[in-house]
Amino acid sequence: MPLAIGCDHAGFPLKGPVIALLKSWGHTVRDCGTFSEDPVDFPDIAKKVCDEVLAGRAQRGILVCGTGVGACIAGNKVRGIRAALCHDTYSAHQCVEHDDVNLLCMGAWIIGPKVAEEVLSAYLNARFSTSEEFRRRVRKLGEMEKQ
Ligand SMILES: O=C(CO)[C@H](O)[C@H](O)[C@H](O)COP(=O)(O)O
Repeated sequence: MPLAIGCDHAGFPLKGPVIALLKSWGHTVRDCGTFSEDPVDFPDIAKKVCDEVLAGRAQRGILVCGTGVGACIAGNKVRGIRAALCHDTYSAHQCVEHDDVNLLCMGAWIIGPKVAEEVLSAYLNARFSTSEEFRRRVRKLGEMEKQ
């Protein structure tokens, strides 16, 4: 699956191991930065990752900051992006199955590479449900974005 990933300085230590893992699983990965632990503002990186998803160059995005909270807030400001903060596997697959989440956010201060691996596996192997109730709710989310 084509993926886009980004992080701020706080998320940087987790991004490298995650990219290596994603590539080992056969995914193609667009790295939207940042590329060091020099401070950057997470909304700037979030915008780059969201742009990749919205342009169709990535099917899904992954964003890592300190807690994942700022990344998730930023992602959900972007029309067409449905971001979820997930540090557990149940949320990571359920958010795709029910809510068609296209941006997974994680916090490098909260989880390490081994938990991130399980969360990412759950997220990437999940597919949006074909049930009308979930499709209807996601359509309503899109309508809310236009108001
Ligand atoms: O984790 C976060 C809170 O949502 C942010 O995304 C940043 O990673 C965090 O605020 C960075 O803090 P710092 O003191 O600038 O390292």
